[in-house]
Amino acid sequence: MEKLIVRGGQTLNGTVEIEGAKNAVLPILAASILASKGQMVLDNVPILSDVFTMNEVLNVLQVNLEFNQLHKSIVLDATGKLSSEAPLEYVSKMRASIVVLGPLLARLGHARVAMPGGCAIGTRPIDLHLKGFEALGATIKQHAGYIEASAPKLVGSHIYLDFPSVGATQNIMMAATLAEGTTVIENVAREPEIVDLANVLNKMGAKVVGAGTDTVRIEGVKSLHGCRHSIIQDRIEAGTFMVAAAVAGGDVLIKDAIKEHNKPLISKLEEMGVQVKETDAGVRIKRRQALKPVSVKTMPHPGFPTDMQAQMTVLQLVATGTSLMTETVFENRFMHLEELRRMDADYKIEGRSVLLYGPTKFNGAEVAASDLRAAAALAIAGLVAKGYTRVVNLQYLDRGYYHFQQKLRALGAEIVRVTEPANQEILNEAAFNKELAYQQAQDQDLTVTVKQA
Ligand SMILES: CC(=O)N[C@H]1[C@@H](OP(=O)(O)OP(=O)(O)OC[C@H]2O[C@@H](n3ccc(=O)[nH]c3=O)[C@H](O)[C@@H]2O)O[C@H](CO)[C@@H](O)[C@@H]1O
Ligand SMILES: C=C(OP(=O)(O)O)C(=O)O
Repeated sequence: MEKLIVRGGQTLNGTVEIEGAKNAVLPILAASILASKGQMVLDNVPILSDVFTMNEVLNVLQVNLEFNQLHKSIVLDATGKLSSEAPLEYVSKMRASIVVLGPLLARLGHARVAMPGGCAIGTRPIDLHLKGFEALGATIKQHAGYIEASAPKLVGSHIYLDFPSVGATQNIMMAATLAEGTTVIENVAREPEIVDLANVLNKMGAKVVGAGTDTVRIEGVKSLHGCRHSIIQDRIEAGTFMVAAAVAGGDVLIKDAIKEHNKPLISKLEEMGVQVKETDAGVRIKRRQALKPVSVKTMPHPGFPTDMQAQMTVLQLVATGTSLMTETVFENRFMHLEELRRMDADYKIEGRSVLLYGPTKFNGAEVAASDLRAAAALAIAGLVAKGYTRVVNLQYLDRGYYHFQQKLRALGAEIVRVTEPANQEILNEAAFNKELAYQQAQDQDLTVTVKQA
C-alpha cells in the first residue's frame, strides 16, 4: 500500500511552483467537444489522475487527443464523428465527467451519460444542471443509471440557479453557446475557473459575457472552433502550500500566486497572525509566532473555499485557543477530523460546525484520507507532529496534487512516499533517513531533467 510518511519538526523555507488548476482544466477539456473546426491546444495542464480520467472519457467520445506531459500541453481534435455516450466506468471514477453532458447536447443534440452519484463529501445531486438543460428545451430521461438528454434544437432561455453551483454553471454555459438566441443565467458561480472557461469559450468563437459576476449572458452562435489557451494557476494548490507554510512555520514564496484568487484565505491567515506579502514574484508567507484562533465559514466564491476547509482546520488546531469552522457547501466534509483525532486533535462537531480546541500537540499516527483535500490536510498535520505520520489512500491525493511530496521536500519537509504492506511499518529511523536521502537525490535528477528539457 502506498503511503506518505512524514517526520514532523521542520519549518518550510524556499519557493514553490504551482500547477494549472484541476478545476479549470476539467471543464475546459470538456469544452473541446464543442469545436467542430480546428484543434484545441491547452498549455499549463496539470499532470493529475483526474486529467487522465477526463482524457479517457474524451477518447471514448471519439475526441482525438495527445498529452505531452513534458511540456504540460494537450492537443485535442473533436472535428470527426463523435460518440454521445459516456459510460459509468469513467463517470464513476470522477464526478466532474458530468460536464461533458452540456457540450455533447449542444454539439450532437443528444447525450447519454452515466449518473455521477455522490462521494465521500456529500450526495452531490445534479438537479440544477438538468433544470438548466430543460430550460434550453432539452428532454431529460433518467433510466438504469443513465441520464439521456436530447434536443433537436436548443433555444436560449432565462435560468435562475437556486444555488451558485460550479458544475451547473459550466455545463449550462457550454450548452448555451450553440443554442439559438440569448441565454441569461442568474445566480451563477463566480469562481475564477468559471472565468477561465468563459475566456476559452470566447476564444472558440462563443459570445459569453459576465463571467465572474452573478449573471452570465450567452448569445448563441452557429459553430465553435479550436483555440490555444493556458490554464490558470491552481488557487487551491497555492492555498494548500500557504497553509502548510503557516502550520509548519518558516518563509515560503508561492511563485506567481494570484493574491486576488485567494483573498478569503489570505484574510484569515492575516487575522491569525501569519505575515502575507504580495511581491512581483508571487505571495510570500511567513510565520514566526503563535497563531490566534479564528472563525471561518465556507461559501461559494468569493467566500472561503470548501476545498481549503480541511487544510484550514489543521491550522486552526495549531492556533492557541478555540476556533470555529462552519461548512455550508457540502454536508459531509469533516471526515478528516476523525483521522486527526488519532493524532490527538481535540474538537467538537455540532451540525455543520466544528469547534477546534488548540493549540494541538499532534502526535504521529497512521491515518487514512477520505478525499483529496483530506489527504493534503493529514500530511500537513504530519509536518508538525511528533514522530512519524503515515497517510494512506493516496489515490485521492493524486487526483489533485502533482509532485506533492517532492514540493514539500524541496521546502525542507522530511517526507517520503513509499509502498508498505497493509498494517505493517517497514521503515525505522535509519531506513527513513536512507529513503529520504534517496528521494531527495531523485528530486535533484528531476530538476535537472526538467531544466534540460
Ligand atoms: C471539478 C470541480 O470543479 N469541482 C469543484 C466544484 O464541484 P461541483 O461543481 O460538483 O460543486 P457545486 O458547486 O456544483 O456543488 C455545491 C453544492 O451544490 C449542490 N448541488 C450542486 C449541483 C446541483 O445540481 N444540485 C445541488 O444541490 C452540491 O450537492 C453541493 O452541496 O465546486 C465545488 C464547490 O466549490 C468544489 O468543492 C469542487 O472542487
Ligand atoms: C471536491 C473536489 O473535487 P471534485 O469536485 O472533483 O470531487 C476538490 O477538488 O476538492
